[in-house]
Amino acid sequence: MEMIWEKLWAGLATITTLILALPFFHSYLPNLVDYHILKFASKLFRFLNPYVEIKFPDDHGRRHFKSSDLDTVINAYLREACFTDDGACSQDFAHLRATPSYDGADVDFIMNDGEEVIIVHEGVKFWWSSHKNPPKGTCIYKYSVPEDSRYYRLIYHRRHDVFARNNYIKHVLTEGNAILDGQRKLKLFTNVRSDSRSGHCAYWSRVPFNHRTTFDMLAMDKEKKREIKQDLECFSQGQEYYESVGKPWKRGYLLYGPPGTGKSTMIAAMANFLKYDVYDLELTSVKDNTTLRQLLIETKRKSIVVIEDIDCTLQDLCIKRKKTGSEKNEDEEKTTKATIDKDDKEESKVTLSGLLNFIDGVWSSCGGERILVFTTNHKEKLDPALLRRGRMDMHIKMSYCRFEGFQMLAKNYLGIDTHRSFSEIKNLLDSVEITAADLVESLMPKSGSIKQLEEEDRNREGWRLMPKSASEISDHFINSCLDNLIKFLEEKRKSMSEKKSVDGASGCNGEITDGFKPTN
Ligand SMILES: Nc1ncnc2c1ncn2[C@@H]1O[C@H](COP(=O)(O)OP(=O)(O)OP(=O)(O)O)[C@@H](O)[C@H]1O
Ligand SMILES: [Mg+2]
Repeated sequence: MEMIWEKLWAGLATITTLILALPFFHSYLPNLVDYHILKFASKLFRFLNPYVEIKFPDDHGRRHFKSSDLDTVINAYLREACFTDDGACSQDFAHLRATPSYDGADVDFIMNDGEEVIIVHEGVKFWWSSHKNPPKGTCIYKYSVPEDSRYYRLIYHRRHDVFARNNYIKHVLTEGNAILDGQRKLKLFTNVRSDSRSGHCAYWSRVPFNHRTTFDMLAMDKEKKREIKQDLECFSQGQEYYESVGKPWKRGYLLYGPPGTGKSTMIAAMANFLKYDVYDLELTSVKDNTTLRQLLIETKRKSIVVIEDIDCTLQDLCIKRKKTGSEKNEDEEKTTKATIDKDDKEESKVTLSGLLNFIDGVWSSCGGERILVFTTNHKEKLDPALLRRGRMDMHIKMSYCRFEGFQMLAKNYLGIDTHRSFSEIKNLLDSVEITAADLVESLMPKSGSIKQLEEEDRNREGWRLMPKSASEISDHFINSCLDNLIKFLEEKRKSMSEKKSVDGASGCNGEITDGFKPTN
């Protein structure tokens, strides 16, 4: 209220002065009226109105440049400043407006159009108000503004101008972003192809990201895991460093290794560790390089952009060479899927140079704080240009599971740290190549294994067909499960020695090479 009166008086004083002075100047000095008087009047108005006004427009109307949701950030800041945790309002609003919460799962309340709040920060008063743009027709905009678009208006006294610009506005953005990060529920985005017939542009469709895998659940060498986590942590804290050296704030990881060794699982662990959204980019559905760029621009900060099975997506990404017989068999499933996809749809015209631009062209720097992950079963097939330093900064080899990996899986799936069968399993794992995916299959309760044990276990108190967690699994089931696993591993060893194709397997998995060192 106080603010409105101050402004009203200032406005009235200006108008009165102008009304009194104008006829005088008009009669005696007509040539000056057009220019100098108006210039003087505007200076006078500024003198009499000592307040500065800044508008923060609503970004939702802009289709393609969504990287800075300024209004969302301000919204979060004002909500925190004006509303308590239980939704009570600390300011005397007559009208509130309901908006979808950041994750879309709830409703947030914010002041309605025309309402005003006063926030005192470090002793300085700031007036915030929310406004709706006038409907089309009453105002001419250079660019079209959607009819329901809004803006926030900030007013403060001119004498605090330097403080407001250098300090307060930064504070609002930092606070708002921190609030949004705290509320963040992860999302999984996938690209929907453009349709030239219906005129739809390519876009990202999103669902909640519910993959619960963490690094603790991931079966791989502990030291390698620690290195990867540290690398991710360094990256996420590196904003100032990246800015200071003039590099875009992004990092590329290549995950490679046989099917079922945990490449996709590792991506989920990375997302949960950093609390980043995942953008799963299906390259075969991207029409051309322009669409690829458009999709990149629409990704937000704090995200992991994933291209799975990169060797099976676009032809010119791979070094052209003859495939060996075994490679042909291994790839059969994935290649068939890619071919079916292609038959179904218009073929993608994305090229290697388009993809390289996507990774480190000028557009790649927009938004910042972005991780790019490629997965492949055959690293050696990829064009070296894709793998070079600065594009794929860290190469992580996922390979067959060793005893250390098995122990992590046993803890996660059976809730045990040790067991009398462990030494036998350790010996077997030293001589067979088995993926974590195979081990997981053997450790999970399945209808067959449950049936075997049903009779004995059914009498146990609190027995359920499917346990709620690993800690509920009975000793009986654990023993039987590990016995079956031993049999499975023995058979595997026998068939491997028959084929005489035991290659030297390396470590549990997770051999890291950081792009500079020679890789195998
Ligand atoms: N290292 C691992 N740690 C824990 N679980 C794993 C690991 N690797 C695989 N799994 C289990 O196996 C399943 C399949 O693994 P995942 O999809 O990550 O393999 P992938 O390497 O991506 O295979 P592909 O090359 O076929 O895409 C996962 O759902 C997970 O349960
Ligand atoms: Mg995978």
